[in-house]
Amino acid sequence: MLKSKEKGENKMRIMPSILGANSLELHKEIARAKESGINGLHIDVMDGHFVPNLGFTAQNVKEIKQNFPEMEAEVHLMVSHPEQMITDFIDAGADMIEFHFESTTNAYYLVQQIKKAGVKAGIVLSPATPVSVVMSLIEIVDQILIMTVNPGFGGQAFIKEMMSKVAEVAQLKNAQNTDFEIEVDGGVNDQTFELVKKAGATVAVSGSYLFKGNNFHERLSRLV
Ligand SMILES: O=C(CO)[C@H](O)[C@H](O)COP(=O)(O)O
Ligand SMILES: [Fe+2]
Repeated sequence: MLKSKEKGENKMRIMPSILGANSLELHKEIARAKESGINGLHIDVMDGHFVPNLGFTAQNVKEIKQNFPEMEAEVHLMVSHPEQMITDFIDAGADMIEFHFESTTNAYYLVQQIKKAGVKAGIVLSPATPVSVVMSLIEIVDQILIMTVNPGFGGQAFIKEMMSKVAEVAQLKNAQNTDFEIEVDGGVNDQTFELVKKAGATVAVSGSYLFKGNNFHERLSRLV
């Protein structure tokens, strides 16, 4: 993709992770985010194998899109063999599907398959994975997600050492004259957000920080 954005302005997009929301009141929680001007949700999918936890399902994504069609649904697949699952999430109405580089043997093909369906594709790097693995993908991905926690659970501490990876991706993006979003996920709050922004991220996922307080709007406004 050719670079379209003008340089300079670094207004970041916030994607609330509904893993941090009260699951018994998901509709209310999403409405709370929407009232604060949020237009996209981060939806974590886990299989108990790639990570030792379970998350949301394609049925959940479908129901979220039925109730909030204007909300962009960003699906973060933390599963082994993501290629076996993408059709379910495409059919459910996902707008973006991101999968872990570590979870598949053919990341390039998988990005192609997602994009062929008219859905945006993102590649995710766990903390131990170096940025160099995305070199062959940067021309075709819509987003690169640098995990700032070990995948699997919300509410973990931000790994600040990941900021050098974010900066490396931002440098690559400039040098290659390509356009993709640079996202971080895990431990983003009012203490860590500035680091993320300074490193060059364009999108930040935030779960427990935004949802665990009783004033979503006030917490959001401390970020952007
Ligand atoms: O992918 C994830 C965990 O693997 C979540 O999206 C992430 O942890 C967000 O939650 P929090 O902001 O509470 O860290
Ligand atoms: Fe996530």
